[in-house]
Amino acid sequence: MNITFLGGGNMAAALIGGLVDKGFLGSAMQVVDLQAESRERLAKRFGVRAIEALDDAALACDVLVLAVKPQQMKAALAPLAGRLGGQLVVSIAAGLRLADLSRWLGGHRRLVRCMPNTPALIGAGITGLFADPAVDGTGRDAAERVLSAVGSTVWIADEAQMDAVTAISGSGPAYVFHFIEALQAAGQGFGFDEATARKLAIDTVLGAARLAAESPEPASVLRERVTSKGGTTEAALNSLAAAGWHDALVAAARAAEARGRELGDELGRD
Ligand SMILES: NC(=O)C1=CN([C@@H]2O[C@H](COP(=O)(O)OP(=O)(O)OC[C@H]3O[C@@H](n4cnc5c(N)ncnc54)[C@H](O)[C@@H]3O)[C@@H](O)[C@H]2O)C=CC1
Ligand SMILES: O=C(O)[C@@H]1CCC=N1
Repeated sequence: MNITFLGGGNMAAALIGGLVDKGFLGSAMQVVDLQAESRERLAKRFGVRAIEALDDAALACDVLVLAVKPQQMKAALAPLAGRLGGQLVVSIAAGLRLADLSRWLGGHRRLVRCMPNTPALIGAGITGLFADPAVDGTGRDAAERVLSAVGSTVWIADEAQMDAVTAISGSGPAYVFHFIEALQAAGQGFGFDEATARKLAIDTVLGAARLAAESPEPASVLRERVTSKGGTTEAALNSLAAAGWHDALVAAARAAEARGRELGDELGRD
């Protein structure tokens, strides 16, 4: 499979890195990016062909991944309008709807909208996908092959829910990194050196996530099992409850979802 990435930033690098790890050939990938620094980094690290503007060779791909910022998309697609044939176009942009992408591409309908996340870099991503009804089984399989190479996948029945996927798993790694930062800071506050505090925080998150994934029981039951009556965890969870932690996280996800819809509304009007 020959894949071209339009945009070679953070998320494209995570996807390319994950694909190369899984045996996809860097030499069968092209990256188009306006910035020389991004091009050089990706070419050196993964052996991809990195170019400043889309050429015929890059256009003659099986899958074209749209990986520029939502605000950059319309301008990035302008040189492509009317030049696409059978390529499957996979957008990873937050908020942008298939109807608007299709219009900017001059009516192309072989389009899949998806939302990956940065753990794709180590093959541990999760991607939600939604296909335009015009995409056949072969097109859906192609999108699935690319994204399942870098983690798990879930097909979403209703495009409107893609903003909710963005809010939970697309942005989600940032919430978890923030949690790790806070737990590590608490550890350093107790006097542990940075490396020890980092290890205590990260291995706790890794272990708890694995236990939650492998256990048939819900997270709430696993949480209760840590929480001895009158013990240390109870003291910590009471402190989190007093700070409104659960509600703050739900509100954060809602803010992300609302921002996705807002981006779609604002940018799609154009
Ligand atoms: N960073 C993340 O965790 C995730 C990001 N996304 C989506 O991925 C997309 C890219 O995000 P990032 O990689 O974080 O952004 P980024 O800013 O790191 O990368 C965007 C790249 O596109 C390039 N670019 C801009 N205009 C261009 C054009 N006309 N032609 C070619 N290249 C152009 C820029 O030079 C830059 O290197 C966004 O639409 C975002 O919503 C989706 C899932 C997760
Ligand atoms: O922050 C953003 O808009 C992108 C989409 C999901 C993760 N990063």
